[in-house]
Amino acid sequence: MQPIAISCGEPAGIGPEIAVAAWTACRGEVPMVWLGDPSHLPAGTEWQAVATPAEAATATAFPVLPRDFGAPRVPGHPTPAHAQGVIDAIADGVSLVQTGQCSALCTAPIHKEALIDGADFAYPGHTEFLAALAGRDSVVMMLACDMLRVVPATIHIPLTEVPSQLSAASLTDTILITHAALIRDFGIPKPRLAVAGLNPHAGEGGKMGMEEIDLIAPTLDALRAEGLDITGPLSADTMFHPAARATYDAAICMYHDQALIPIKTLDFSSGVNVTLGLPFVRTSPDHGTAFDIAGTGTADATSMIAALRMAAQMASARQTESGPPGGVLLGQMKT
Ligand SMILES: NC(=O)C1=CN([C@@H]2O[C@H](COP(=O)(O)OP(=O)(O)OC[C@H]3O[C@@H](n4cnc5c(N)ncnc54)[C@H](O)[C@@H]3O)[C@@H](O)[C@H]2O)C=CC1
Ligand SMILES: NCC(=O)COP(=O)(O)O
Repeated sequence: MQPIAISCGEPAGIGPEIAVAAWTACRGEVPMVWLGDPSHLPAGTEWQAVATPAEAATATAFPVLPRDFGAPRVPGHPTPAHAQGVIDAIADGVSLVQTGQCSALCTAPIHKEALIDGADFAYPGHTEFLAALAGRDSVVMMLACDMLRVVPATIHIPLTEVPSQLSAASLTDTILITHAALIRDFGIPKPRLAVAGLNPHAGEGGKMGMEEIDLIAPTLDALRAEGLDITGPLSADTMFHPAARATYDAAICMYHDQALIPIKTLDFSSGVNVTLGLPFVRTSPDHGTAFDIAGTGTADATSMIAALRMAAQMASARQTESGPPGGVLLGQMKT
């Protein structure tokens, strides 16, 4: 398999540290190559410049496709001077995957504010940027761990904009993309989806909001008529306990925190962020830049390692398309 391209993410965060730790942990198991400024690697890191991703396969130290960001790394203190380099590393990683030189993209966390300040970055996150690079109107953010998969139907927008951004078309797209990915990438032949309401108690019959009656329920009815196995709209506060989780393969939520709070509470250390609906595989750790601990050597690389392993399994499955070797494994959930 071609190596997985790892974009460096925000240099002042824990990205460089968890990438090196993941390489040490996955050496010989998951091939990878890092796109970043080698001067940003933790002191003492043994790294090796490679001219092409293919050279990473025989690297005897952390393989780097080196670039010069023009400013040093100060852990915990992001600088706008790094912004363009961070953005370019993501875009170049996509190019390497699209040209077949890398098998998947795994992104280290970015600090959106620094990218906007330093390079007028026009996207609120990787998910939206990758959709634009791939020319896709609709992509889906999923966070997955052994106990739960969640999908926010709206992503990086203010809470006040959620009701107006939700539509039958966008919700239908989100559900269909998730359904297809559960089959293709997670090896679940008949996915069971649970869909949250937007309002407390899923609107309490219209007494606490009308989105469930006006929008969500009719959209789910139409998809059920097409044969999808969907429950909802459900009260979001009671759909994440163990017995409830056992009834579905993924939970579709109406906004970012409705989806991410349960999964990060259940399993902060090994959740994976995966973008569905792209023409290539992209994963990421579920956490952010962790400025408060950057440079201390205490960052936990478990989520980065899980993201690399998931990317490798998905890429490998897609290359054969003869049934995902990792699909059954990825499809199994623990309650
Ligand atoms: N995929 C991405 O690019 C993501 C980027 N972010 C960005 O990260 C920045 C910081 O976000 P926060 O909300 O503070 O979340 P965060 O995940 O960076 O940190 C929250 C807390 O968890 C700890 N933590 C996070 N990852 C850890 C790890 N691997 N090992 C040990 N402790 C860890 C941190 O030290 C901190 O106390 C923001 O700019 C946000 O936009 C956040 C999530 C994902
Ligand atoms: N909270 C998840 C997050 O912000 C990650 O977003 P993205 O950068 O993967 O789009």
